[in-house]
Formats: sequence, structure tokens, C-alpha cells
Amino acid sequence: MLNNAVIVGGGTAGWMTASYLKAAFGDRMDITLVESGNIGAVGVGEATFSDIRHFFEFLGLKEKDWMPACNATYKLAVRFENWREKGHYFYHPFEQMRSVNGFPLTDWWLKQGPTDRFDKDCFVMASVIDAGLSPRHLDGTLIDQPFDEGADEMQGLTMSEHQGKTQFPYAYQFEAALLAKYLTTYSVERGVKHIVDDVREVSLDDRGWITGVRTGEHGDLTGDLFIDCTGFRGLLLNQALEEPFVSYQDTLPNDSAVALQVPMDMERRGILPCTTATAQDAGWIWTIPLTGRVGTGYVYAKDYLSPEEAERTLREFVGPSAADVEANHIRMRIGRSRNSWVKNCVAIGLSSGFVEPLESTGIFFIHHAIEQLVKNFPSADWNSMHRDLYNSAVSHVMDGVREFLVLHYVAAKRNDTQYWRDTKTRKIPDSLAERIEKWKVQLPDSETVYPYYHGLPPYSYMCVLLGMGGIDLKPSPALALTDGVAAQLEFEQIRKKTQRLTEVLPKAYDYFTRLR
Ligand SMILES: Cc1cc2nc3c(=O)[nH]c(=O)nc-3n(C[C@H](O)[C@H](O)[C@H](O)COP(=O)(O)OP(=O)(O)OC[C@H]3O[C@@H](n4cnc5c(N)ncnc54)[C@H](O)[C@@H]3O)c2cc1C
Ligand SMILES: N[C@H](Cc1c[nH]c2cc(Cl)ccc12)C(=O)O
Repeated sequence: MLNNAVIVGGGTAGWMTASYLKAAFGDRMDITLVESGNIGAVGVGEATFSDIRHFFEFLGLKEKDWMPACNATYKLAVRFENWREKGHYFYHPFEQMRSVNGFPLTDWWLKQGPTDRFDKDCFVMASVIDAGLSPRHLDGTLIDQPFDEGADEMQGLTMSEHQGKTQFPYAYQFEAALLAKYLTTYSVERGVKHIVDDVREVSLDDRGWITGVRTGEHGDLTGDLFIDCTGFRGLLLNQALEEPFVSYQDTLPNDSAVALQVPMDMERRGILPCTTATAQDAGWIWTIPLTGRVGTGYVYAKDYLSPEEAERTLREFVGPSAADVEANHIRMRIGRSRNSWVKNCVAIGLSSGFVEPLESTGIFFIHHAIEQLVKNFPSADWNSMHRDLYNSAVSHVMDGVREFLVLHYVAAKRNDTQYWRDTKTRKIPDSLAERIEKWKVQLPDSETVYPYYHGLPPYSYMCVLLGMGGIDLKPSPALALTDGVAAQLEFEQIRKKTQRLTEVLPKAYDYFTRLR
């Protein structure tokens, strides 16, 4: 029986993997994590999907256990600013799409929307975010009761099993380094062996399987399963086992980033409970509010902008509070390893694959990979079907998200710089081009989006298409033959619910100070 895993790398991927496997297998699995004291973690990665709550539930952790230790806040949506034109914004929220007479409310909005804001007309959350509010009351109760802890019939499910059943109303934003630190304590307390040392060599047998990793001062670490969490360098999978990397760069040109961690008086600033992606001349800037600071960074394509110009633009965008903050420049490897599990080596995190963080998918990829590793855990005889099922699921998730991100650029109306004009002429995946032709006459549904599980429901595609404004969309012809009374009533119900919530919910900042 396989019962000895060696994890190389102590970033978010390494410690999420160690903590989850220890929670899954307890003392029946020996887990060693070795991380370099000289090579830093990437140091960014702060916003998540709402599915991440399944990760914390699996570890037996409540929000009050880990959120204060990680300066965490709630994320109710991604807010896209200046993607259509300067001054315009819209939300991609964590809120199920309503339907009327068998058609999504967005279809009715195309026919007879009450205002020019599809997100405020079709979702409650847009106005809750605009008002800077918390999705929980000060007593901790959540705005939509079905999700009360324990009452959620989705307890115990993995996120891919949960897909499409119900939509939890928020995700989290947290300090990546503090989460890794919290999970280190969680893991070591439960028996994970933690070594701080550099892996200098990877030993292979004559079949090319890993027999051990040689460290600087702690000798050889041996095991059955070796998990590569070494980040973009892919030390075990891409270097030692020479597994090729499949680049997405031909369709997603952003390959660089510069990040700042800006201390701020969040009481004075207030917390907008979302991640903001503000389009720039050659990419976009993320703004992630935490309880004690703001995480921000410019994601850009080096073919259009130098690191120096990117940093200058970012500092100008942030203003004087960025003056004494050191910038973190990052080169991003965009794409995925051809297979993330080869022989007895599984890569999780940046070593497996990555796309720019436009929809906060990096940690989602990690969480999905870990769940799939447990689901397809290798048998003692290393039956290759477990590996093949794993590689298929992981590749589909990344390829699906890649298509979803390319859609953002194809659909963005903005064309005021060469960077944005090139987003309309650049090659896109053939499958996406075919889907877009369908969406021009019929909004996305489960039949027309990427067909394999990739974490995003059809309504996410609707938000991007309706918000970005660059693709002409038409309502379903049938709506012209039906009366719109029920839809108008639905719009009115949303407006009334929004009105009521914005009167009673606390400010996001006030809620988090209650948690601390
Ligand atoms: C600019 C940017 C913004 C991002 N924003 C988000 C976001 O908002 N949301 C999100 O979900 N994801 C985001 N991500 C992705 C997220 O940062 C990563 O998925 C996450 O940090 C996991 O990184 P990692 O653990 O795979 O690699 P790293 O953090 O790079 O960790 C690698 C580890 O390997 C160790 N290591 C390397 N070589 C050796 C060696 N020879 N011996 C021993 N140890 C070694 C290092 O010490 C380190 O501990 C972002 C990524 C980037 C680049
Ligand atoms: N699996 C879903 C994916 C999802 C639904 N709505 C959003 C909004 C944003 Cl900003 C990111 C992901 C999703 C989930 O995690 O809720």
C-alpha cells in the first residue's frame, strides 16, 4: 500500500496538499514536506472561488478558526472596470441565475431590461457590493438561510460533485503567506514532517521513476509518491522527469506581473467586498482588500510594456500609499504541463499549470487537483487508469478556464491601444470561436459552454458577454411571442430584496472587526 508521500515546496500548493492529505489519511499516510529556506514562494495569490469552503470544511475548520489569522475578507464577485470603456464597470458575482418561463433572466434583460446594468437588474449582490456591505449580518447569519453552516446539504461534497447544485454567495480573500503559515501549523500538529532545506538532486531508477530527493543537509528523502509543489520551476515534473509544458501564450499574451502589498487604514478606506480587475493600456490591475492592507498588481504582456513602465503605472494607480512599498516583479509561465501526473510524480500548483489570475483560478486549480488526487489515489500496483483519469480531469479544468479567460479579451469592447486592438485579431481556440457563434443567438447554457468540469457555470459566461459589451447579443426569438409580465415581476422582486438588504446588512469592514 502506498503510504509515504514526499512534497517538495512550501507555498500555498505545498501546504494545501499536505494539510488535505493528512486530513484525508491521518496516520495511515507518512507525509514529509521539504521547502527551501532560500527560494521564496511566489508571494501572491489572495482571491479564491467560493468552492474553497469545501477545502476548509474538509479540514474541519470554521471561518473563525482561520480568517482572522490570514487577514481574510469576503469576496462577493470580480468587478471589471474599464473593460468596455473607461468609467464602465460590471460584476461577475457568486449568485445563481434566475429563470422565468424557462429562459434565464438575462435573456429577458436583453429583451426588456429595466436599466442599463444587467448585473444590478439580474443579481442582488451587485448592489450589496456597491454599498460595501457584508453578506452576513453582525450575528453571523447569512443573507440566504439555506447556506447556514450544517444546513448546507452540500456538506461533505467535493467541489466538482457540488457544481451546479447551489451557488454559495461568497469566496475569500486572504494573505497567501499567512494561509501557508496557518496550514503549516495545522499540518505539523497532525504529524506532517517539515524540513527546511534545498532539494539539490532528484534520484531516478532505471524506469525513470523517482526514488528519492537529495537535500543539502538532511540527506535523501525517500517515499512512494512525490508531489511537485516547486512553483513555476517544476523541479521534479518538468526538470527531472522532463515532462513538456504546453504554453497558452499564443492566446493569452499576459506573461508578467508586478505586485505591491500596500498597508492601508481599511477603516477609513472601507472594504469593497470584491476583487477588482481594472483594465489598463497593456493588461489589467487587480485590487484585493484585506483587513489590514490592499493587495494589488499589474498583470501585463511584456511585448507591450516594460517592467519599469508597469511598476510606474501601478504606483501611479495606487497613489502615495505605495511610496515606500517594495515591488515584486514576477514572470508568469502560462499554460499547463502536458500531464501533471507522470510515473510516481504529481505536480500541484504552478508546477502543474497556471493562467493569469483574472478570475482567481490558481488556488481553485490546487484545490481541484488535491481532490482529484484523493479520488484517483494510486493503487499499490500503480494501475495506470488512476493516473489517466487524474490527468484528464486536471487538463480539462485548465483548458476550460483558459477558454473562459480568452473570452474576456475577445468580448471586451475596449480598443483604444494596440494591446486591446490585438485582442480582437489574435488566434483563439477553435472550440471557443464555435461557441461564440452560438452565443450570438442564444446565451450560454450547459450545452454550449466548455463541456467538461472546469469550475465555471454558464451564468459566469453570461456575465462576461453582457458586461464586456464587445459581442452583439440578441434575446431568444421566442420572447417576442411571450408576455414579459413574469419577468418584470422578477426584476421588481430583485429590486425590493436589494432595497431591503442594503438597509439591514452591516458594512463589510464592521463585520470583519467583529470577527477579530
Ligand atoms: C501575479 C500572480 C497573481 C496571482 N493571484 C492569484 C489569485 O488572486 N488567486 C489565486 O487563486 N491564485 C493566484 N495566483 C496563483 C497563486 O499564487 C499560486 O497558485 C499559489 O501561490 C501556489 O503557488 P505554488 O505553491 O505552486 O508555488 P510557489 O508559491 O512558487 O512555491 C514554490 C515552493 O517551492 C519551494 N522550492 C522551489 N525549489 C525548491 C527546491 N529546489 N528545494 C526545496 N524547495 C523548493 C519554494 O521554496 C516554495 O516554497 C497568482 C499568481 C501570480 C503569479
Ligand atoms: N464554482 C463556482 C464558480 C463561480 C461562480 N461564480 C463565480 C464568480 C467568480 Cl468571481 C469566480 C468563480 C465563480 C464557485 O466557486 O462559486
